[in-house]
Amino acid sequence: MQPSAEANQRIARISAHLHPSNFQMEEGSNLRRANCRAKGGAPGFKVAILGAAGGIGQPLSLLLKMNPLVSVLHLYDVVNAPGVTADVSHMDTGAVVRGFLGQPQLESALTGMDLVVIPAGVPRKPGMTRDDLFNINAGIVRTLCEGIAKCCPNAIVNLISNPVNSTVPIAAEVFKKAGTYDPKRLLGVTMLDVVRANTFVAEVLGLDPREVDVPVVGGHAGVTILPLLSQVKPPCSFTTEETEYLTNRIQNGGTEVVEAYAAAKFADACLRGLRGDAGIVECSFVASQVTELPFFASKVRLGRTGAEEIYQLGPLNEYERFGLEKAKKELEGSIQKGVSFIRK
Ligand SMILES: NC(=O)C1=CN([C@@H]2O[C@H](COP(=O)(O)OP(=O)(O)OC[C@H]3O[C@@H](n4cnc5c(N)ncnc54)[C@H](O)[C@@H]3O)[C@@H](O)[C@H]2O)C=CC1
Ligand SMILES: O=C([O-])CC(=O)C(=O)O
Repeated sequence: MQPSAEANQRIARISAHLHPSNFQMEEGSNLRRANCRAKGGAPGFKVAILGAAGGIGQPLSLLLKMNPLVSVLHLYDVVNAPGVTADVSHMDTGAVVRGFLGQPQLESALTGMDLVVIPAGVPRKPGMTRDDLFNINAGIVRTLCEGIAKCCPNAIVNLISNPVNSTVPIAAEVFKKAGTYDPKRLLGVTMLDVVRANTFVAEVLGLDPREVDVPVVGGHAGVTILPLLSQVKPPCSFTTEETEYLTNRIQNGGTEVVEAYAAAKFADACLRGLRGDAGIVECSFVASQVTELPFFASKVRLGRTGAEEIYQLGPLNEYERFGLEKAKKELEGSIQKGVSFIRK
C-alpha cells in the first residue's frame, strides 16, 4: 500500500529533524523546519541559550526543556551543538528544540526570541578570579549582544558569563550603540548567590532551604557579593562568628562548585514575569539607582517588560554597611572596565 500524502509529509518532517544537515539548513528547508512544531509546544515563550554545549549550558538546556513556559528552545554554541540538541530534543516535554552551530547561524538562533540566556565563554580555573576571564569573555559577550541587538532587540537577556560585574555593562554599551538599550531587559544572573545563601543559612538554622530567603546585593564576585543576613526570612539572628562564616562561604561558593540550577530558576522567574504573573521578586544585577553606581544587584520585580521595579536595600547593620562600602569600591572598577572596553 502507498503511504498517504499526509503520511509522506509526516515522514519528511521527521527526517528534517533527524538529518545532520539540519544544522546547515538554508531558506527552503527552514520552511520545512518551521512547520515542524511539536503539538505540545504552544503556547509558551521562545528561549535561546548561547553557549548551550558547556558545563552550565547543557544542564540548563535540559532544565529549560522541562519548563512548561518554554515552547521553542534554541541551542547555540560554537562547538558540539548538534549532539547536545539531539540529546535534549528526545525529551518528551513540550518545547521544540533546534540547534545552531557557529557564528554563521547566530542570527537564525536569535531571530524571534523572547528570552536569551548567555552562559557562553570560558570558566575559571583554580586560582583565578572572575575578573581574570575578562579578556576572553568580554569579546564573546560583545559579539553575542551585537547579534541580539540586530535580531531580537526586545528580548529579555539573562547574562551569566563572567565577570558579570563587567559583562552586564559591556552588554549595555553594545545595546546603547545599536540604539536598542532598555535597562529593564538586561539582567545579570546573581541568583546563584541567593541559592547558595539560602542553602548555607538553612544549614546553620536547621531549616528547609525552601523556607529561607536571603537577599544578596551588590555584584557577583568576591566582596561585591553582599548577603544581607540581617534581612533573612524567617527573621533570625546570627553570632558574629556565624555572620563571618556565612558571608565568606557565600562570597566564595563559586570556588566550591558551579551549577545551572540557579540559572534555570532565574530564567523561569523571568518567564513568569513575561507571562504577567504578579509578585515575582528576585535578586539581579541591573542598571540601578539604589546606590551611586550605575549597576547594582538588588531585589527586582520581574514583569512583562523585564525588571519593572528595583527595590531599595532596606536597613543594614554595621557589618553590612562596611561590606557595602567594600563592595562598591570593587564594583566601580569592574563596571568602568566593562564600559571602557566598548567605548575605547
Ligand atoms: N553568573 C553565574 O552565576 C555563573 C556564571 N558562570 C560563568 O558562565 C560561563 C560558562 O561557564 P561553563 O559553562 O562552566 O564553561 P564551559 O567552558 O563548560 O562552557 C562554555 C561554553 O561556551 C561556549 N562558547 C565559547 N565561545 C562562544 C561563543 N563565541 N559563542 C557561543 N558559545 C561560546 C563554549 O564552546 C562552551 O560550550 C563562564 O564564564 C562562567 O564563569 C558559571 C556559573 C555560574
Ligand atoms: O565562580 C565561578 O567562576 C562561577 C560562578 O560565577 C559561580 O559559581 O558563582
